Amino acid sequence: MTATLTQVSIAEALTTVTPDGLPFRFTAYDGSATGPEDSPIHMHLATERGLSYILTAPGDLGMVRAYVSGDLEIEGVHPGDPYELMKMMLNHVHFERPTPSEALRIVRGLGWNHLKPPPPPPQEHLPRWRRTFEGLRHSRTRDKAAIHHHYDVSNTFYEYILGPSMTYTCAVYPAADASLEEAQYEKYDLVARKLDLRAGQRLLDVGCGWGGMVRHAAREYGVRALGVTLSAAQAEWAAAAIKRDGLEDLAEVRFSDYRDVAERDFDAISSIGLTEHIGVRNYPSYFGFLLDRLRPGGRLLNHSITRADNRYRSVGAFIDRYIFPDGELIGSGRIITDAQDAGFEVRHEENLREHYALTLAAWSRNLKSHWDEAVTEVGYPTAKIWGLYLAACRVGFEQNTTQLHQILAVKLDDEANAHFPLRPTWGA
Ligand SMILES: C[S@@+](CC[C@H](N)C(=O)[O-])C[C@H]1O[C@@H](n2cnc3c(N)ncnc32)[C@H](O)[C@@H]1O
Repeated sequence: MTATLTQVSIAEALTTVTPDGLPFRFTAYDGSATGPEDSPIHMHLATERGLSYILTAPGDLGMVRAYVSGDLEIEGVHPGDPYELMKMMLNHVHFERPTPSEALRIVRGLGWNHLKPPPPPPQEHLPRWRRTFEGLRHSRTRDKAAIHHHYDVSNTFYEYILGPSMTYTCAVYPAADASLEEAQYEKYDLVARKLDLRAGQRLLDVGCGWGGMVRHAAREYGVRALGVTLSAAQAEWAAAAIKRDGLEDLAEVRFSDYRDVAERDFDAISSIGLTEHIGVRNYPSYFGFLLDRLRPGGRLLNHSITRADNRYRSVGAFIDRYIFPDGELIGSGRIITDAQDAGFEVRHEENLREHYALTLAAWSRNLKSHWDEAVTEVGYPTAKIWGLYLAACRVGFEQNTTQLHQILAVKLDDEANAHFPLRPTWGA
């Protein structure tokens, strides 16, 4: 027997993924403990199954599985807003799965004979959602099922988190202490001003969610607006909201894939939070399609989450398996390049990264304040997943892992005229 096979405690084994030591208290079912005793945050690994999740799943997925299944218990942070813990975790825990030989060393050290991955919790979408060629290709059927998974959860649950605007994208804060509603209004209005919307024009909003942009354009600008979403629940909610607001003559939300929009000659197109869903390899056909739907001189505003660099990576195992199946992110450089290569003239872009951190903080506050109703609506494990997801995304924007870019582009007319002012005046 070598020294590596000496019996170790779980707390000792944990040092593999936390070489700098833990900034919070950790205890395990074998009685071992590590981290500061006086920490307000306490994580307890209650079962052997939880440890198996952590040792066998890639990246952050093992911890998430253990947390969702209840094998990893957390005290000292609210499950609806575990931001403080996520910040510590992302700064101190190395989310790489131990190599097979390291895992074997740990397992033997723990005195186990074998290491078998336990079945994932039922909230996870494996193996159905295993990344396959079809997932990368983003076929219509596959995309519809992925969107159904994420968006048809429950409109009521989304209402708790998103608030009355039912807007599920980055808001634009006129001031850091503005309300979420004010900031979502400002976001829609900024998009409208960048697109230079005017009464009587026609707007296409691809990936329209619950119809926020469509209703804003119709109500505030007298624009005839068509929105398309792949979520039936969203389309239903949006239709009721349009009726309630008396906007039926101007606004329409259709349950449809954007690729099935047959109308042409739109004056403007907004795409707010769709690019993340369509797959990087589909950007050329996506921008080609949008260019084809605009009239000469028409504008496109593309608003999307991006990475800080342009190297392709998936959204990460946790988000892919529990939140956005098949989501893909890349840098703004790649988005601009593909828009240009499709024939758009890109006129302006801005990074609203800090605004998304503020937006996510507001959503987390909303989830926390509606916690009991949210748990009743979707169940404790799903509510916990959402708490984790919102807090982790907030840290991602704060630390510049992710950004939010608005890109404004024009379809030139035959004389290469962009119909664009010498200096735009939509406000900072
Ligand atoms: C993050 S949400 C944003 C919704 C809305 N724009 C907002 O700001 O609240 C993404 C939207 O894209 C839609 N979507 C994703 N893929 C789509 C597709 N292929 N065709 C049409 N809509 C799609 C989803 O149904 C959802 O409405």
